[in-house]
Amino acid sequence: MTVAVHVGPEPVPALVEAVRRGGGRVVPLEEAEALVYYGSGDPGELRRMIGERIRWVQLPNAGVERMAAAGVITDEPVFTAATGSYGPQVAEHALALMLAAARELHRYARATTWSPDGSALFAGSTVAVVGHGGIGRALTRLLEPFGCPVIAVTDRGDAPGAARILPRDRFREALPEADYVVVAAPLTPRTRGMFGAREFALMRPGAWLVNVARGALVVTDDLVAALREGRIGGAALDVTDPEPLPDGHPLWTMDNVLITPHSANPRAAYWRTLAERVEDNVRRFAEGAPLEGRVSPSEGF
Ligand SMILES: NC(=O)C1=CN([C@@H]2O[C@H](COP(=O)(O)OP(=O)(O)OC[C@H]3O[C@@H](n4cnc5c(N)ncnc54)[C@H](O)[C@@H]3O)[C@@H](O)[C@H]2O)C=CC1
Ligand SMILES: O=C(O)C(=O)CO
Repeated sequence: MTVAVHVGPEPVPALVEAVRRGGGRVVPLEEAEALVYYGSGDPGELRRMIGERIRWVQLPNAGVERMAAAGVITDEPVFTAATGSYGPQVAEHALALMLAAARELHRYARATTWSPDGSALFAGSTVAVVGHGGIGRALTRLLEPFGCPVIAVTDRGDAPGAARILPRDRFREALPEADYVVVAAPLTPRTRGMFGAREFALMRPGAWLVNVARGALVVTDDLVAALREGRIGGAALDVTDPEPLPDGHPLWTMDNVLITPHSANPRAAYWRTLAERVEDNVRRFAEGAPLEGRVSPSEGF
């Protein structure tokens, strides 16, 4: 079967090509049975594009909290996200942030004079990975050569390479044991604010929080307080709440904070991996095979 797919509202050439490589036919929206959405991210814009013929919608991001909160995600049509596909590049970024933190690069990068050495080895550090999907699994693989015991927080019951597995509702047990706590879970009503004053109090005094998922999993004011009071060692944030982090925000000037501007998924890698996901899913849809990255309307990821 040839699938009739619309790519829009922006007809991104890389995605049009991916649909064709997957064996699909690129058609105007009125003729489409599948929609590869790439647009403003406004839920209203997407909702207006979903006519009666559409049976499947592919979203471009891994995190779909905005569409989920607006009630756009359904089982019919089925929705898929890019979940899992950006794992390798985001995991590489999380590793870079942890190495930078251990080796004090955040401090040396700002130094204007020869400063005393305070850096430590990263190898052998205990890393708690909260959310063991695409990013978490890729990170666990990257950590293997560093001999880092990984505590994986996941309900899946398996986490290849992890030294220990904890189910989601017991994630706090990982906090006193970890030198680094990596946030790699989706933003849902259940995970919003899951890292606040109570969780920072459980972390080791020298431990770092590394957030590569979504800013709102962390209560920013509580994080600022924990950093100010030296309750945790530091924070490395690729994502923030609010985002973009406004100029003048206290996090910008804390010397135990490392901020990157949601850059864990570099553009070239983003387009390549998204195109691979689109191609694969177009092929699967045509074959009637299960689609990758299916979003659950009730779970919101
Ligand atoms: N910084 C960036 O550029 C990027 C950020 N992201 C964010 O990272 C999130 C994760 O991405 P992927 O690993 O690709 O998604 P994924 O869906 O492959 O993995 C997420 C995992 O977290 C688990 N999970 C859900 N609720 C949880 C909870 N309460 N506690 C612990 N685990 C929980 C899920 O079961 C799943 O296994 C995305 O939702 C997105 O918001 C994703 C890609 C790029
Ligand atoms: O896909 C996502 O959710 C991102 O944050 C950007 O790649």
